[in-house]
Amino acid sequence: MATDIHRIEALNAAKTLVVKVGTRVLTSPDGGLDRNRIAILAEQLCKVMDSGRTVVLVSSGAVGAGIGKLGLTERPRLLADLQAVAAIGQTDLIQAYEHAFAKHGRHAAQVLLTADDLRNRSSFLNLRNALRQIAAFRAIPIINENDSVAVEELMTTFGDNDRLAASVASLINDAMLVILTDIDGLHTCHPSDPNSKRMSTVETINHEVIAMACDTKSSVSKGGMSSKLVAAQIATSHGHSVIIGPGRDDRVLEKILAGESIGTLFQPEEKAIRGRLRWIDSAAALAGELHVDAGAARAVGDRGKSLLAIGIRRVEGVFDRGEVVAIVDPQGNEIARGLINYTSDEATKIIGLPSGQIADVLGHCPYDTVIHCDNIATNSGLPLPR
Ligand SMILES: Nc1ncnc2c1ncn2[C@@H]1O[C@H](COP(=O)(O)OP(=O)(O)O)[C@@H](O)[C@H]1O
Ligand SMILES: N[C@@H](CCC(=O)OP(=O)(O)O)C(=O)O
Repeated sequence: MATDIHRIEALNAAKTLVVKVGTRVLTSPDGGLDRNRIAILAEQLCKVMDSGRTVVLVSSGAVGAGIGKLGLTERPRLLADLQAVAAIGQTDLIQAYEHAFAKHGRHAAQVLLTADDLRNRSSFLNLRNALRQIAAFRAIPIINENDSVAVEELMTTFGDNDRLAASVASLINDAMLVILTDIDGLHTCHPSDPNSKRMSTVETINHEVIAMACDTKSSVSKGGMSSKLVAAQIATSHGHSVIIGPGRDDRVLEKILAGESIGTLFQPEEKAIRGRLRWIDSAAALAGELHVDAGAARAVGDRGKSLLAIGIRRVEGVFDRGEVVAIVDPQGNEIARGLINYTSDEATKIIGLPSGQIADVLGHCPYDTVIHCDNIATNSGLPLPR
């Protein structure tokens, strides 16, 4: 058994495993839930908990289970149909988990979330408390999108469970994100290409790595490899290690715990975003945009400085003080997000002004900075698709 020092280090740092499992793992090719797979997965997750770690499971499969239960031949296209199918399938999904965990003396705890629940800072924190308490009761939170209300998630490419799992990981310090799918990891090109090879470790998610994902539309799952890379990008920028691994390997989590070279390990970024900035970076609702000049973009993006009014060229959106806005460079790239000290009206009036002149225009100057550097999450890697 070949073990890998990076993996051992990553595991030693991980007190919680956030495990995401995709539709392709949980459903059988002829449609419907693969209950045997769920039983094996539950046993594996219990082994992780027996190792002293906390587990949070993000499970897809509601739509897949509903398709099987209703005997449909493909994923419905109409939104209301999808919502109904997800609601019908989710009951089977959670029953299957409850049944499987009960054999190990544990309970499944159903947590259905929308992106809005994570955008709102107080519900984000409530969720963290609920997850802690579920663990204290020795139960396993099983998170899925609340598909019957989360219109956006069912419709869009990136509002999917891979990304949801990364946002959930950002609630937790010392977490590792494990994304289980139907393939043994990230390949250098589409796995059907005979020249493709599994990547064992990815140090940095750059353009070359992003280009390895070649997704085709699927009738059951939604994210594809691209969305797994986006999730990995979010989680590694928040200081978490990520493994994309084979969900149909019966011992996958045991092998990961043993530090075996299974799947693809993505190493955490050295200059990771921590604490509240993680929420600002990937979960918070975006209220507007500040377009800045090249000097301000360099100061904020490269040197970690505060944003001053003098570097702002244009304000977009209507926002209040304390909301989250994007900082956009002259090429139109979002370079950072931050909590703004001024309303959109005030920010528009002070565009291009030195801080010393703000009081002349607004009648007062509550802050020298438009966004203080402590409240800025810079996009250290590639711009994320939002
Ligand atoms: N470079 C790549 N390496 C591995 N898999 C890839 C790559 N590009 C595309 N894929 C596809 O991504 C799929 C896994 O994503 P997805 O269908 O969303 O699964 P899940 O239901 O587990 O979320 C694989 O089955 C594979 O066909
Ligand atoms: N909420 C949906 C999940 C859709 C989704 O993200 O699927 P996948 O790409 O298989 O992880 C469901 O339960 O079917």
